Amino acid sequence: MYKALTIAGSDSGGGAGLQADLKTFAALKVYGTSVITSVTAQNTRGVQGRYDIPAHFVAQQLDSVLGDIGADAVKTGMLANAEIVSTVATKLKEYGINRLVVDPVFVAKSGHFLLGPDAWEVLKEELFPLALVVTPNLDEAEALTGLSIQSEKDMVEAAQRIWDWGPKFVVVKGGHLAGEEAVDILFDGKEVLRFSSPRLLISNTHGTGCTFAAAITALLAKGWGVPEAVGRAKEYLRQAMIAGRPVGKGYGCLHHLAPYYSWEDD
Ligand SMILES: Nc1ncnc2c1ncn2[C@@H]1O[C@H](COP(=O)(O)OP(=O)(O)OP(=O)(O)O)[C@@H](O)[C@H]1O
Ligand SMILES: Cc1ncc(COP(=O)(O)O)c(N)n1
Repeated sequence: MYKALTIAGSDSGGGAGLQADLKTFAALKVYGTSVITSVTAQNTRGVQGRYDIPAHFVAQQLDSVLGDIGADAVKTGMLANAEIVSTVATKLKEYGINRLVVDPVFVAKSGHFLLGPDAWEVLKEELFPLALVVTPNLDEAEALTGLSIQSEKDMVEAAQRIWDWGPKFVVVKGGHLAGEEAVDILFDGKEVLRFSSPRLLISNTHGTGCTFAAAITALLAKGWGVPEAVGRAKEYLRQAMIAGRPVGKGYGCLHHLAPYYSWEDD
């Protein structure tokens, strides 16, 4: 059985964070494990509070999972603070993890900081060089590079700059760019690939970023190459968005049990 590990924050509302990741792993038939970095009191309207897990206990969880079960691929999401980023990087290096997807989660859709700016440098310097794929959205790509991103051309430039910090592939997600298509840019140091799907006019979008990166991770765990994993993850997400539900009073949630993904059978 293929195995994937998520290192992320808990979203009590169940739409984003490690809950989204584990639902995605299960839907794609990958055995999921989790290391919790922070517990958020969160719902579809926003983040009401958080309790960060001490870095030494994040390390202990990593030892428990990687020392016994192992992982064919690993994803990081909300890492909460610089000390946790550094601890995670040290442990992933120690266990020789090479299929690593880093989703640089900085701010929740509601505007709440999930990783303070003081930790961004540590993320770039210690975690990006270990990553197979980094998946910033437009805001994160702007914060990382200092560029203002208004077009696909700007997305390509941001991807090239982020690639210089060491990941093998960069996906800049264009979900927040206006237009009839939702376009993502993949850069591997040489080639630029463009992934596009029709923009869905729906508001059940809580956790799209987490789900996209988790689907890439699950597909990498199953042995797909990065461009194939990105294309298939985008299709998985599109179907989960279409099947989404108006849970709660804010941004509704994706639905991971749609009957459409039978093409992903083992
Ligand atoms: N309205 C939409 N219709 C179709 N696909 C979308 C839409 N919005 C985003 N996507 C796709 O969803 C994925 C996540 O993109 P997005 O840029 O929204 O990431 P994010 O900002 O990290 O997620 P979140 O919005 O959950 O914070 C990308 O593949 C993007 O193209
Ligand atoms: C614990 C946790 N991790 C990640 C996100 C980002 O998800 P979104 O950008 O959809 O709010 C979140 N809201 N909560």
